[in-house]
Amino acid sequence: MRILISGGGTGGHFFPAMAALKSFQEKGFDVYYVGSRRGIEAEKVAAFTADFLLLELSGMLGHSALKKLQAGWQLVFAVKELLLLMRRMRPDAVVGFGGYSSAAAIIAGRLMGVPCFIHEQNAIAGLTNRLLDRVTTRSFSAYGNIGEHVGLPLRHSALVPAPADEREHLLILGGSQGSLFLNTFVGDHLGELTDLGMPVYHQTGSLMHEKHMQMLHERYGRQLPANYLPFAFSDDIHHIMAGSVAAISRSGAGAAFELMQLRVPSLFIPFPHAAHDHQYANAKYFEDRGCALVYRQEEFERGAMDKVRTFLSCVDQYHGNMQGLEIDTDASTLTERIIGAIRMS
Ligand SMILES: CC(=O)N[C@H]1[C@@H](OP(=O)(O)OP(=O)(O)OC[C@H]2O[C@@H](n3ccc(=O)[nH]c3=O)[C@H](O)[C@@H]2O)O[C@H](CO)[C@@H](O)[C@@H]1O
Repeated sequence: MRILISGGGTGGHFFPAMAALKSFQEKGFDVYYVGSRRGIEAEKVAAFTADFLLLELSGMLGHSALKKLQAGWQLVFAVKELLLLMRRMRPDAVVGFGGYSSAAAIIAGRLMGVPCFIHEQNAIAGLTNRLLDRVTTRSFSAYGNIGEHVGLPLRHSALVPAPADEREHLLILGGSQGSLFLNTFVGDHLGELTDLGMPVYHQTGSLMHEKHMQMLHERYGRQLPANYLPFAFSDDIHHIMAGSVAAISRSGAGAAFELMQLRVPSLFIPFPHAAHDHQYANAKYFEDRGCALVYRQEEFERGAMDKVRTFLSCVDQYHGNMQGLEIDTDASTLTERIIGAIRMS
């Protein structure tokens, strides 16, 4: 059987797509990936598969009318290109994980009469997936808010937590693109953070890293504290997560599920402009289960370091609650349901 997988733009869509791609391959399927030339996939996809196509696609949300028009044209051309591709490869299913490329693949799949599936990663679905949900064979979601509840497919490296005595640092994580808010927080409190008594790993984001380092050197001089370990983006992030006593993080679905799966007590500060405030809902789900703490940005800013210290004094309690946390992060849950649905169609 042949599966066409699409989804990307940010890591939050791309990495679950790669976890599913791997799972289908392990079950003996041929998998072809379609993404955008502008997304994270342009740099990362070759490490996962040689069978891929990157199209000229961009986002519509939050852009000027002209950019929206351009994105609309790109979508029409992408659908045309995908129809030609699908005529050649004759896929048995199309699976979309969100992001610009996903809608084009699902539209082309429907026009070809191929069974189509989507996976929604967030606790509140975006408009595109709510519309696509009406035309897919079946829909799936990480939090159970649309379609069938299957959890979030994670890469193998995110599946096994480290023992408590191998955890030694604090992680500050901005998400695949980094977070200016968290970078500013680190800039304002570098001394207090590095005085907490453990190394501080800080993921700044590839586009912001240089500027962040320049800002720190201007404020604190050339010599930064030796236990401050900033990095732009790491392909080995799960290793860094697994060694964390605790994390202060944005709550993109990927980061939230990975930190919870790796049993890292987390203080989440949702990105306030995420569509329909989905990052808040993503984080709240885990706060309600006693495994995380959530602060809105403006709330966190009032006495931020006191909040961090109080949170760190409770990590054992969060860690204890996490032992009973049940989340599905095995990509097979999703891929087996899709295979079952293809066989029935
Ligand atoms: C700003 C924004 O709207 N972000 C959205 C984007 O996710 P965004 O990509 O921002 O964030 P996520 O936390 O969902 O995913 C980040 C992914 O990048 C990986 N990573 C990160 C840093 C690093 O150094 N190395 C690395 O590999 C993480 O392991 C994770 O798998 O899509 C998600 C899924 O729809 C949404 O929940 C987020 O709200």
